[in-house]
Amino acid sequence: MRPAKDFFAPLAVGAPAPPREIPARPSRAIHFFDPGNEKMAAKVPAMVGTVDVLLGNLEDAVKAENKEKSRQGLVDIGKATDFGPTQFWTRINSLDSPWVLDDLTTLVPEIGHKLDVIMVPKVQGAEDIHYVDRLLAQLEAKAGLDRPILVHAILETARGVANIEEICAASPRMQGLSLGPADLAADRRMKTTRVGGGHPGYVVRQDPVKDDLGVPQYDAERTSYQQDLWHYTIARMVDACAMHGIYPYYGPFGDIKDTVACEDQFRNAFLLGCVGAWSLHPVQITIANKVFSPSVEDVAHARRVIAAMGDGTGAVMIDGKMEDDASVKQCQVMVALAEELAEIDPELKKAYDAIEVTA
Ligand SMILES: CC(=O)SCCNC(=O)CCNC(=O)[C@H](O)C(C)(C)COP(=O)(O)OP(=O)(O)OC[C@H]1O[C@@H](n2cnc3c(N)ncnc32)[C@H](O)[C@@H]1OP(=O)(O)O
Ligand SMILES: CC(=O)C(=O)O
Ligand SMILES: [Mg+2]
Repeated sequence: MRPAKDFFAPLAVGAPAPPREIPARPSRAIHFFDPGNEKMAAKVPAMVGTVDVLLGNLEDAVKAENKEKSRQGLVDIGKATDFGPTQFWTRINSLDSPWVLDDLTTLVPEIGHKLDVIMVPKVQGAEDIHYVDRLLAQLEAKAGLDRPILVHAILETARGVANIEEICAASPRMQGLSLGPADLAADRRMKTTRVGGGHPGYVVRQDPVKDDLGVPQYDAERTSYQQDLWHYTIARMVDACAMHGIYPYYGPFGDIKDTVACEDQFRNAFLLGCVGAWSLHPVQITIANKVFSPSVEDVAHARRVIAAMGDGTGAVMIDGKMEDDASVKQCQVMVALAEELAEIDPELKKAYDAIEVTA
């Protein structure tokens, strides 16, 4: 563990200073594409401005024989594209793979000045972040970069989840965490074969009704409620990220056709504190942009509470509900997010600007 006085020192002579604070840049959808897939890659320039993050994926979902093609495709796209307001991220191969060293030593000199965040898969503990941190500093110094590239860890092993706090605290470059439900399910020996989302077998069932004599009727019809397999992990991520001033994300939702359940899963994550989710297919960008933007009703209510609370202390009654110092803070979170998003999303800005704050 580095002592506090050295925590923000560059890890290589000539490397840019690591950030003191991770900016809250909108990242409702982290859109994955394979830079070696010509059809997908061709769509990327037109997606700039329509999605908050474009991520060139080099890891799983890219065939072993295409790893070099995808890496070169990413370099080409990085060089040729003006990303404007859209962030440009990549997911490198895992640290134990034969490809990751070439990923880093190619990408940083070639397109390091364009890359905002490098996503590191299968992070097990602080030692993985320390390795990437030092190597990035050396490569940034060599390439003469003046801005540090941030690091995002995917939680997809039981050990990674157990070490979540030390991963978040491992480097000032840490930007956030994503849930990796497929690898995590395998590593934990969970018995779901889905990529994220719920499972019809994971339920809580209503108690049996009783007959007039008080005897439970086990065979009578009962309602069952499907539960969220990922609640525990997401909640841990949210707390760890909030504590360290970084950002939690829901990962992928593999059932592309089930846009309804995808929206539900993303909304659960939004309500719990996540700032975004992954999009694997263009249809999921629309879902994430909608879900991770506060609704006009919520923003209207939040502004009303803030206006009524004056200096933010005391208690008031609004529509029959008590509001006080704590609930006004919840409202400030909502309004701050709305303001960040309005800066990059003209449609949202129009909708939020049209809100009239009533007493
Ligand atoms: C567990 C994990 O690690 S998750 C992260 C790794 N996985 C990924 O990154 C997967 C990324 N997504 C994909 O590979 C694809 O979307 C698939 C395989 C899921 C589906 O692909 P397709 O069967 O081609 O989908 P579909 O036919 O609906 O595509 C429609 C169009 O959108 C394009 N498209 C599909 N996905 C994407 C994408 N992620 N980005 C850009 N364009 C895309 C297709 O190329 C196709 O283009 P066309 O109309 O010119 O032919
Ligand atoms: C997101 C990811 O990599 C996984 O679910 O395994
Ligand atoms: Mg994975």
